[in-house]
Amino acid sequence: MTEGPPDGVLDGLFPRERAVVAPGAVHVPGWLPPERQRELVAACREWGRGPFPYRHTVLPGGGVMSVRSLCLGRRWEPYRYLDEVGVELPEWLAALGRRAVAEAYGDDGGFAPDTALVNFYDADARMGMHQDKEERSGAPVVSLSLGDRCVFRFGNTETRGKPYTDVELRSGDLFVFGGPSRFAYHGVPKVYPGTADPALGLTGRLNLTLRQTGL
Ligand SMILES: O=C(O)CCC(=O)C(=O)O
Ligand SMILES: [Fe+2]
Repeated sequence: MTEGPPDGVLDGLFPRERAVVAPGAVHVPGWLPPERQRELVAACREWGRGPFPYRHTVLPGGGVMSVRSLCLGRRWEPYRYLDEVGVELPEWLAALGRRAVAEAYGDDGGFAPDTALVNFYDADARMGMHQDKEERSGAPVVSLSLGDRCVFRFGNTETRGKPYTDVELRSGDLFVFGGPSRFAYHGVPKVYPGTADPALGLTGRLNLTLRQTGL
């Protein structure tokens, strides 16, 4: 780490650059305009009021995830997809996913997501290094972030450990991982509480991942 001014002092002075973090893994900072972010936050709230609220997932070993999640489209539980839809994945969200893939790769490749996982992180929530590997399709994963900033750790396809790259994801950022990076380990080791723009009206961090299950 190089020495620098305290966090936040240089915010907005330098544009954050689009980056290919690994082959097939593309970070597009600030992809969602503020108005679109507010609409997505409102939708995430609405889904949480429905019959399938945000819940801490209980893992098969008995552990409880610190993140609270809900599914749209085909339901997921650790570690499989059920042959069941709780809340429909709205067509506008699938369309946003296609535009996201086109933004990342220049072509949407016929991306047809049939499930989305929405994760809510409070100040203490984390997500350990894991692969998204219950899907039976090589289609990419589209990740959209809202609210607080976080460290998104993007690793390799072999191990949970190094080599990995830490990327700061902020509200409105798009991250797509597919191709040779589709089954890379990734996780969220840290959220920076209170870093969301107050105008967004969200305390904490939301992340949506759109996936094509191939099931
Ligand atoms: O919150 C994030 O940025 C990542 C979420 C994730 O990896 C997942 O839902 O599988
Ligand atoms: Fe994941």
